[in-house]
Amino acid sequence: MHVEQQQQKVNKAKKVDKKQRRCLAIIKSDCEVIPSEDPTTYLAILNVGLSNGLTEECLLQAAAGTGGKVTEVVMLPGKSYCFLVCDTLEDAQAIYQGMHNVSNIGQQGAVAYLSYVMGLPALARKNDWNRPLPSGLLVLPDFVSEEEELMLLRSISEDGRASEGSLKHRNVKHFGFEFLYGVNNVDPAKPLEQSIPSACDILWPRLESSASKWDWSTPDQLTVNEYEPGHGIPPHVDTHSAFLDPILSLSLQSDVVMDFRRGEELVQVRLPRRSLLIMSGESRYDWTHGIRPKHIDVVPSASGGLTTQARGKRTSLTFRRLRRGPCSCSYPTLCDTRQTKAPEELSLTLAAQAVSLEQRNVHEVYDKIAVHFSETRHSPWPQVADFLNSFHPQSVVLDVGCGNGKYLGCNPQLLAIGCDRAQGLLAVGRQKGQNVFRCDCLSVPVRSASIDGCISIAVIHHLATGERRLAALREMARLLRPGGRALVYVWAKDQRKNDKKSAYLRQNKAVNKERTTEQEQRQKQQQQQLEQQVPNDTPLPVHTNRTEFQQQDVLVPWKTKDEQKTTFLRYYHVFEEQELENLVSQLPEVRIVRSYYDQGNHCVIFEKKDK
Ligand SMILES: O=C(O)CCC(=O)C(=O)O
Ligand SMILES: [Fe+2]
Repeated sequence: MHVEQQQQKVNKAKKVDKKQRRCLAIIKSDCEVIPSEDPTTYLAILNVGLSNGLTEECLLQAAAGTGGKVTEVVMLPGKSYCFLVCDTLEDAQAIYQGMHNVSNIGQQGAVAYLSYVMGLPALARKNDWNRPLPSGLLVLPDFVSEEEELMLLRSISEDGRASEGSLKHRNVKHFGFEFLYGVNNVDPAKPLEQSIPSACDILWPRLESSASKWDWSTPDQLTVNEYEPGHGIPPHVDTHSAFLDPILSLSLQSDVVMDFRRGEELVQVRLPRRSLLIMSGESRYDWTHGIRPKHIDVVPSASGGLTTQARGKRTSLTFRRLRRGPCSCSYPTLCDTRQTKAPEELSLTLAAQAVSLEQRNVHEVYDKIAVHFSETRHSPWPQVADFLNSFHPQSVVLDVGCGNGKYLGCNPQLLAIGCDRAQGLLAVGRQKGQNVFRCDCLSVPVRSASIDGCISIAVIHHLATGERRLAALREMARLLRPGGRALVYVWAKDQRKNDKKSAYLRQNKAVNKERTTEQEQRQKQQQQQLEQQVPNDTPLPVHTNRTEFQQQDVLVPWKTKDEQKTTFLRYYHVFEEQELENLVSQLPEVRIVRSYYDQGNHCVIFEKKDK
């Protein structure tokens, strides 16, 4: 018995060592930090950090419990580890002994592992929060009291005009005039019955003093946005010609971080609950503003470092005054009136952004996950197989975006060739002796009108603009001989049809009875952790796998099966009903033969017309 217990203890210690080593490996791959066997005054706290919702307060509390004193806390955005600095070795040792494999300060009681390190990593010194605010931007804290907050919320809940359609699942209401999101403008000739509630009148006298700088007049338009945690608003500028300067936004119910961007510049601004944001001048005209769709914000901590802050439901009241004429600002870049950029130039910028998004969140991901991904892609979909079987023997059929080539052997009577961008996936097909080559689906090195058939299964939903998706279809049409047919599959936003869930949704274990709230909690945390990994310049939401899509442009997680269990984020544009048909019908050289819905995909078969 005694020996058994001893053995158990040894096994446990080995396990802890292994976990510690694995965490250290993650840190080392991120930054130059050297672990030390001997005590130092620098401690790495492994397994918990900003990415899993650790707050500075919680960390300091745990450290204080050990009797060791902390002089500096260093947390890094998006990381699952952090650092403590102590004055003396004794302090560091007390914290090590008291916290290593003891403290469960992570979310859901994740245990912290500690390691002495030789110093702080260089990137710990970078603090993005020291940047100056865009010129003309003002945040007035405590602009309304808690009682006034309640009173304002009540006054707006009663009336107002709800925005038509789903606005990225954020609730939006208008008073005075409706802001039409389709055209990004208001119709001054169509005032709403409901003007701004009189409860808001308490705000204006308070502005008088600070407002003397502007040619200020009382707002006549109010937009109310309701955000649940995880919701956001894409970067945008409030249409210059629609509204005067300044624009006001009152934050109620929850703090949030708003991103201001101009070109490559990014300034994050904290909007505390009950504060008023004033955007004027440069900040109103020359910077975009937006809120990233996340559950947790990383914000400056009391000690000057960083900490996390969970979002609650937030309601914002954006007050504006209609301009009723062209804009005369001196900031042409984002000005709809004095747009100096030619439309082609604008679409070039968009295309360049699309290319880098696809590079990072499609190509690089597929190259990394190729082997595992390929293992999950073996059985051909029956309707795709039927399409391939509908060709005469010896027909030449090209699979554009063939992946591991699972369709190439489907009908052995065909001359089937495949192409893809991902080297790793092509290698799998090549090993099976398939005819595959590497190329981009927008530029396929095959003679025009030379092939009988074409398939593109789950490919063009990875292209990041409508123009690029259309270009991919046009390229397929070019390859087809007159009378040749193509089949295209794209992922549908709607994952159920006639009340039937797609296979993708059916794999959701949440509907299984045995799923515990603990598991749900874990899933939620993983989601929040992933949100922290999304780079600053990609304001896209992270989709929760096996659930309905909330919006069309999303990052979909892919978890590898190896020991590290890395999660990659793949970019998808999921298609609305008829969207694929609408694209295809823009190609005069083809006609749609059939369109259908198959297991969560929108599908179209088109045929090249005879000349
Ligand atoms: O939620 C906010 O504070 C900003 C809303 C906003 O930018 C808008 O509606 O144009
Ligand atoms: Fe706005």
